[in-house]
Amino acid sequence: MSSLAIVNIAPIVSSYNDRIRPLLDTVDKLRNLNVMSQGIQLPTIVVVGDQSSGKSSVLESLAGISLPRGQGICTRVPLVMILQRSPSVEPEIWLEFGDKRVDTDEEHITEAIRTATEAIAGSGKGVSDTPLTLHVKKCGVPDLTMVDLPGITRVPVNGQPENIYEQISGMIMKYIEPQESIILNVLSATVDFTTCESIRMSRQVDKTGERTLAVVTKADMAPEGLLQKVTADDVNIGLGYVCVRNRVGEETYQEARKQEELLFKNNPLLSMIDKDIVGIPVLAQKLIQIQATMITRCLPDIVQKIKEKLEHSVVELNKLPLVMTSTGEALVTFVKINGSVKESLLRILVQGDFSEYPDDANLHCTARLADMLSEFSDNLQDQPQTVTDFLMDEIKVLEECKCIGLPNFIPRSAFLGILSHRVDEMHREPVEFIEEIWNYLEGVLSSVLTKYSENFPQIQPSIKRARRNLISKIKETSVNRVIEIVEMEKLTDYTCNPEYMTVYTQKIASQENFVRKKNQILSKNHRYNIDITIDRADIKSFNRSKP
Ligand SMILES: Nc1nc2c(ncn2[C@@H]2O[C@H](COP(=O)(O)OP(=O)(O)OP(=O)(O)O)[C@@H](O)[C@H]2O)c(=O)[nH]1
Repeated sequence: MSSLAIVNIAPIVSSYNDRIRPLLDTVDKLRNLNVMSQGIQLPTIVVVGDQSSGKSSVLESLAGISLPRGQGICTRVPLVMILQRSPSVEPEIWLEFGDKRVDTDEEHITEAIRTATEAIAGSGKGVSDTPLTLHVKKCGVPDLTMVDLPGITRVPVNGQPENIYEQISGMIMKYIEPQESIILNVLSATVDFTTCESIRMSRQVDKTGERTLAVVTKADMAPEGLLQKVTADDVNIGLGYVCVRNRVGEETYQEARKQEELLFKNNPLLSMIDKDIVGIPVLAQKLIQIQATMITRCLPDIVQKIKEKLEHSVVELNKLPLVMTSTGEALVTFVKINGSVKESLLRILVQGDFSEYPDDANLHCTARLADMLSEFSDNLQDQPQTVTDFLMDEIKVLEECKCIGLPNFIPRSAFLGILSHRVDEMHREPVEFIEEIWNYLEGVLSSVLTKYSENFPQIQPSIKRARRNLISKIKETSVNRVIEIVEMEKLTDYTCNPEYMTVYTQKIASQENFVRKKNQILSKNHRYNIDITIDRADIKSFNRSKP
């Protein structure tokens, strides 16, 4: 009985096929749309194995078609094989790569794959990660989608690049890394499994082996110890083993399946292996079940991810500008941008409403301007850094300004000297501060303008120019005004020093009281002790000067 016949009659398989086919079609459509490049991983059975381990032979056994086989590298590009059960007796087979479709038939399929591989990866022995898709619509094939990858080889052969191992292992990793991939690890019965490079790689991405299924080929070539190998499970294969015998030489598929059946029935060593883990029909059934489970598990997540991507794309699309066909439309759009920018600036610069830019602290303008002002004020109050000896400069000025005058009253020229020296020292600071404020405001204006005009690249250069001109004009006026104020300060003996202002206010407040008391003394012509908060020396000198 052929494998395909078994697939046909097994009720579980047909029911799976009926239910899983529409889902599989959906997944294949998504694969064709290349959603994987958008970061959406699809459940995929990935066939990996060391070179010549029998990967293509397993696939051709499953599909009942010929694939390029042989010693040395045959598979040089990822071959996405989409098997689809069809009621028609006439099989439909075609290849797709890039935007090309090549129809073929069972007889010419090997040649068609070779030609397509050469078109993708060149005629040498190099590899390419551009996939080639093979569709097989045929009566009796299991509904499966699998990816066959080039076999891992450590040593480059003639005509292969030196980094062939890195190229192939990179390609394999890309396919087996996603959690949605099922790793079909093809192992030859003739080798020690622990030395297989494909086992080493699949264990890197699937440590517990929960998504790895092993297919042991060439059971006919090395029956000794195979039972022990698959039962000992030294290499941690979570989904289990299936031992098979593929087509040898020019056998037909029917002959190959018959030989496989006889082999596992009659060979004294192989007949001891559990029937549930031998033969291509068992493998087909297992793969269909695993694929169904995987699709059921992954689909809700895939749908969710696609929805999110779609929503994001719709938002992006809505942001795109409408096509403007007249000057009127362009003008309306421009006025709209202007209005939005104005409102946004009003909110962040005047009203302190930052709801539009919650995460951009630089655009919380009222707060940032307050910070800048208080920092400026602190800097102004700071002692100039040039001062080394406390009050020494002031004493020097006083020495130089000695003249006939009221004792304990600082000569006016000394006061002006000290004051103007201090004003000279800091007169650049307000100017620098106002420049800093305008630089900040220019940055804010630029961010807001860019936000509202980002979809209109054609007007951005003009907006930028207008912004620069406007800011530099206002900045110039503003700086000139500050310079003017500072110059006025330098011309007069006015000061806002808070200490000076406090003492001055106290003295002026007590002046009236002093005058009143003095008048009382003069009118009564006798002495009183007066309690006023002016210097005792002042009163003495007043008494002495009294007629
Ligand atoms: N006797 C026997 N030979 C097999 C079996 N499976 C595969 N072979 C032979 O092993 C050789 C390599 O098989 P392929 O299927 O080309 O191996 P592959 O892993 O696809 O090769 P690359 O993709 O080139 O790495 C071929 O000559 C096959 O005929 C098997 O079960 N029994």
